Amino acid sequence: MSAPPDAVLAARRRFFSGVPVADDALALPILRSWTRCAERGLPVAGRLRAEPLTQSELAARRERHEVLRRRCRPELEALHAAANASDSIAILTDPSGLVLDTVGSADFADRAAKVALRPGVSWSEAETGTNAIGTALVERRPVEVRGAEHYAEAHGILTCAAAPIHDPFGEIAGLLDLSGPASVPHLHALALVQLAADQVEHRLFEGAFPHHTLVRFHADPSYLGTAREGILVFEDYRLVAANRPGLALLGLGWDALGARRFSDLFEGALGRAGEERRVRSVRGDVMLRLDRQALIVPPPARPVRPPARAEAPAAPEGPRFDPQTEKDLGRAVRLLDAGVPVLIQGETGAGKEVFARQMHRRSARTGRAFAAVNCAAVPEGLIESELFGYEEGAFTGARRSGHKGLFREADGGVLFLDEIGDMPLSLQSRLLRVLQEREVTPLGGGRPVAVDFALICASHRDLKQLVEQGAFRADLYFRIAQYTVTLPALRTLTDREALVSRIWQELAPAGDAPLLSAECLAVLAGYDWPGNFRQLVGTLRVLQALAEPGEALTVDDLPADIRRVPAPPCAIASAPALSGDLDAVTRSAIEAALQAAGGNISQAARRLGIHRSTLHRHLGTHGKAGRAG
Ligand SMILES: Nc1ncnc2c1ncn2[C@@H]1O[C@H](COP(=O)(O)OP(=O)(O)OP(=O)(O)O)[C@@H](O)[C@H]1O
Repeated sequence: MSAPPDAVLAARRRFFSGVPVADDALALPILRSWTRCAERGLPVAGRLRAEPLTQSELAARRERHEVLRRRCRPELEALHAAANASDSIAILTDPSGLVLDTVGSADFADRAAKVALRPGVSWSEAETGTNAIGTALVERRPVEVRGAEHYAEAHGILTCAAAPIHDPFGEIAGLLDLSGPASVPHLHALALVQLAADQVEHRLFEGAFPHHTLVRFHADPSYLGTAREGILVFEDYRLVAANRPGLALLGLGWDALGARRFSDLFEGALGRAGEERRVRSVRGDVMLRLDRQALIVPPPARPVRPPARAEAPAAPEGPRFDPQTEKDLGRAVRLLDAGVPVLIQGETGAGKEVFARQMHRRSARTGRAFAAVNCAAVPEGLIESELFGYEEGAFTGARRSGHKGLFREADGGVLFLDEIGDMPLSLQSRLLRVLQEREVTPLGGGRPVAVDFALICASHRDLKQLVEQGAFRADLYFRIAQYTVTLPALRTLTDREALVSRIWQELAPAGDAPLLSAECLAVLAGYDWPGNFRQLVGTLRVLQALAEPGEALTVDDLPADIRRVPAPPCAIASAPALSGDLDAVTRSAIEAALQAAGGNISQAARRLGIHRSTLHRHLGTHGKAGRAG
């Protein structure tokens, strides 16, 4: 609630003369904001505004947030009518508070421009002092700032109400604001922008999670299908995205993403897609509708473990990367946002698709489609129709209604072409044309359709080498490989023990991971994992499923090929260079294995992947003694 104008003026006088202001003299977000501005030393009188962007900078910024702008268009139009009626303007800003678009009363727009409330100017609190846009972004919630509540005197002519727009992962994607003259009462401005932000947030889920399970729910069934319904998105039963009503209805915060599972929130199984039914949630009964079911791991038919782990083991909680890959990811996202195609190279199972999905999630195109095709998995004759789509009855066997094709499905979002090295040469030239012209002509005729997507390609094959061999078009290579990220093989990562332990914990429900003996962990970390993350995660899942309650897993529980690891990393690391004396290498490896096994001959032999008697023989040769075990 805002304080009456006189009370604000009195609070202002006290604040700026250094006298403490009582908490109830002013709305708390305003008082907090004034304090932040004063601490930053912002001037109260005179010019307090950010330098506007140039026209071309503004055009680039608008392009970067084109998806958001498109998603907000209907709400801006609706606010336009409200703004016209109250001599105001409706504003869309980017997540930093930079004004992207304004609509509404031309008369007020002229006056607002005098205080630089116009496209291309930042209204962040740090630059412009207390104002609805900047303060709502700092407070991460809707805020109204009237007249003298603005920090800068010059902004006292304004009354503004702003509501941030949260993306499905809890990040702020932008902000809507209604601003008008302070002299006119704007009774419902805050409610209007809040409603508009709710609508945009609801729309951000449209087509955004084609490979996930989407649950819609509300205690009152009449809210299903509206912006007030709760939406939760699950990946392998783990909650990965949500809208604010969904979290609020269950008493959760954004930190629930990645941490909660379906079974933590609702009783019973998921049910069938399209079905509406009453279920018990952690906050009472709700009507639940499963929109789409896309589980990667089907639940087992009967519990194979005690009830707490009856569901299928989850995929690791949100992918984490080694520091270098994390840096590469940040750079790749910035380039993708700038319209530069990114190529991901790496061995099979190194996490190329996981990396690509994370790029999409962190990019400005989050909330829009992520259309993926594996060029190696789709039969050669079908890739073309998969990508380009076709008109009704284009060829025998074509769906009657036609097929949109992935290029068009990716419109506004990201197109991920996995194993692009396997794309037939004939199609490579058609792909190149689409990338150059940004339009697609469906098979069987039809008019070209403009498409807008960001491109990520991946391959485990060395594309540069394929170009040299003539198996991949050089011009396409240079087009798609403007920035290349090479993901490291698992065996090259340092601190693999920590990595294995982390994934081990993440695969089990909270705090319920079976015990893994130190020796077992060392062998797992020392193995060279030719199948990289995919093989590691698969192996750990199997081990967890087979673990006996209360018993620690030992090396004997490991699959034979992994158990036969020649030597743990410490032994290899401490061994002399291989170019050195072979006897010295052997001696060093044996010493390291014995040390790691606490002198136990059997264990040391197992670490070295040799039989006990062989180790005894070597010990005889190299004159070392160990403890029999
Ligand atoms: N950073 C990571 N942390 C934990 N697990 C990961 C990570 N990256 C990948 N994985 C796991 O490995 C599996 C394989 O990953 P992904 O499909 O992305 O590999 P890829 O390189 O695209 O493989 P391919 O070359 O065979 O297509 C994933 O399902 C996931 O379980």
